[in-house]
Amino acid sequence: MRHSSALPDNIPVQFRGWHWVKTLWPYLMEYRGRVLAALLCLVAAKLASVGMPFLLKYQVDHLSAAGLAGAVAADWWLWFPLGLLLAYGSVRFLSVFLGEVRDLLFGRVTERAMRRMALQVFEHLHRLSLEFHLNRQTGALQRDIERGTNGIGFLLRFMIFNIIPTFLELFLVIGLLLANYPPVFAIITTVAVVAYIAYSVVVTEWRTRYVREANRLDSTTHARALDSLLNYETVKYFTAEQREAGAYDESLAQWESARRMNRFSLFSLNSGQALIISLAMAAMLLFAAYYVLSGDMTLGDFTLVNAFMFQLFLPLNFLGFIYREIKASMANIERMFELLDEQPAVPDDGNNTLNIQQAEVEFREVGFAYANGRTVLNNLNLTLPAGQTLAVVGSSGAGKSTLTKLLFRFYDPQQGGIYIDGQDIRSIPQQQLRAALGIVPQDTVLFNDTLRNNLLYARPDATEDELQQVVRMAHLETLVQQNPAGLETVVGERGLKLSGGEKQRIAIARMLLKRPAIMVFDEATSSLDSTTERGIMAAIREVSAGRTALIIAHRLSTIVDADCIAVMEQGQVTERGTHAELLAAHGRYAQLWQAQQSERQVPVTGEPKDA
Ligand SMILES: Nc1ncnc2c1ncn2[C@@H]1O[C@H](COP(=O)(O)OP(=O)(O)OP(=O)(O)O)[C@@H](O)[C@H]1O
Repeated sequence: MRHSSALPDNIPVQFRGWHWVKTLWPYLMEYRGRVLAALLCLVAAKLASVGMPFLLKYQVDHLSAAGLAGAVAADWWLWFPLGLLLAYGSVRFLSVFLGEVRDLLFGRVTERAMRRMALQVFEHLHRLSLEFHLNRQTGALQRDIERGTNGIGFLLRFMIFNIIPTFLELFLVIGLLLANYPPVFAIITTVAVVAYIAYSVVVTEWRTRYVREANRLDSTTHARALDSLLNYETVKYFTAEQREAGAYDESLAQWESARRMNRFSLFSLNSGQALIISLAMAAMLLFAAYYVLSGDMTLGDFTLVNAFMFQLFLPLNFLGFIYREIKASMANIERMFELLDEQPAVPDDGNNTLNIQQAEVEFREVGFAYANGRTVLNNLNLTLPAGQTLAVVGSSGAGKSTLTKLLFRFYDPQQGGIYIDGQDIRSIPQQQLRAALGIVPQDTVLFNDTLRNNLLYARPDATEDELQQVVRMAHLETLVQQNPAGLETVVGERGLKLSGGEKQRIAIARMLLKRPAIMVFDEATSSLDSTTERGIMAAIREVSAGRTALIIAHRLSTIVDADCIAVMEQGQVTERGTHAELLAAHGRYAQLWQAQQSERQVPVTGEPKDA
């Protein structure tokens, strides 16, 4: 099944400016020494680069003067420009070198920020409720996070080391031009810069929507591919390779066309920027040539103006790129912030300590509906007596598994409450609550890791003896012995290299290793053959003896000797008692029992025995 993304497709265009400044600031402060040193390098590099055109001017002036004077080698006129040349070379090297040192120093700051951000998102995702994860599209989510964290790195690096310094340099150069030359040069530069920035901003705003659209399609395409590959087997069962490829290609085609628009908008941006720069440079040189010819400026001045232009417009050109990238980064980060703004549907604000004495669980007048609004539990009252085994049976969809989801607080009921030894579970931190509970779920999903690590996931510090003991109790020895790698066997993605029954037994073993105060078995043996089932049920009985356990089962034969059995129908408990009591009552349970008993008598041919 394909889920729709939990994130809205149309994120508001305006960026919540202070949000990210506030987010990024602590990262800068953490390494304030490095940031300061990097900034010093930056200022020194900028001073050196602004000094370069002056050295060039003096060289040209002296060389041309020497040429005019016909100076000879012995003349100091030659030594002076040579010194200047050396100084020019050194300053140039210094300017580049300091830039590199700056990057070296600052790299650590960006990487740390990216690491922190990625971790923050990861932890946040784990805090979000089950409903969010049921709705998410893993591939798209991954892409959003990846782009968002890279965006943070980019923003930090370029905001501080490109945008701010480029403006610094601009003011410095315009000031120097104004102080040393006719005002026309400063005017042309200012007009060109303003036109350039205005053009870049307007066009970038226009094209941001294409960037965003391309990103969105990139994410959905990725999600679609991932979903299809994860459902590899289903695709084969329905020979749907062509259909899947077609759907994927459809996404790719949309992405391709969004990219085309993206490229065209980039072309418009770059060409316009180049035009503005070229016009300004031509105008500057025209005036410089005029002043040289009229004798108001030297050839050195001509070179200086030219060098300034190159020096200014190069970073300005880069500024255009950076502005674009910053806009794109902001769009990416924005999406990640949307994710961080997402609030867990189930608040974790209880701070009472869970104090388990008896481990009695009570569902009191519980009313619950999932997000779609359909009532699943309706004024349900159910008690799991301390130290006893309660089995819950009932038809499919009656709301049995929902009970366990509420107990684990994946959802909160809209009415009533759940109490452990009289304590409302909402008043207890979720971590504490879940530490006291153990479950063998309906579908066991394993990590793509070894058997050992999947088992130890329940309690990483368990001893080898404890591990071997639960392997035995869950009847896993044969599986371990049959595999040459034993407990080191890797189980494949989501445990797909194991059979359903093997996965269930691993789930049972790791729950046993956890040793929770309250145990839940949600159709824990549904995938087992009847011999293994009997063995496992015996093990479950053994470990749950004297402990509070909730067993949800379809096959009634597995729970006949539970301390108590509750029958659920349409979100309510309709009957309750021991197996014998319920049979004697001739109610729904007795009906179900009868039905299952006669099914068992149907031989393999499908014909009833007595037919
Ligand atoms: N996340 C969800 N969002 C919306 N509806 C849900 C969700 N999870 C379960 N349901 C619906 O709630 C109802 C009760 O589901 P639940 O899994 O509790 O039933 P069950 O009694 O355990 O059934 P089964 O015996 O088949 O496992 C079902 O109709 C199911 O479709």
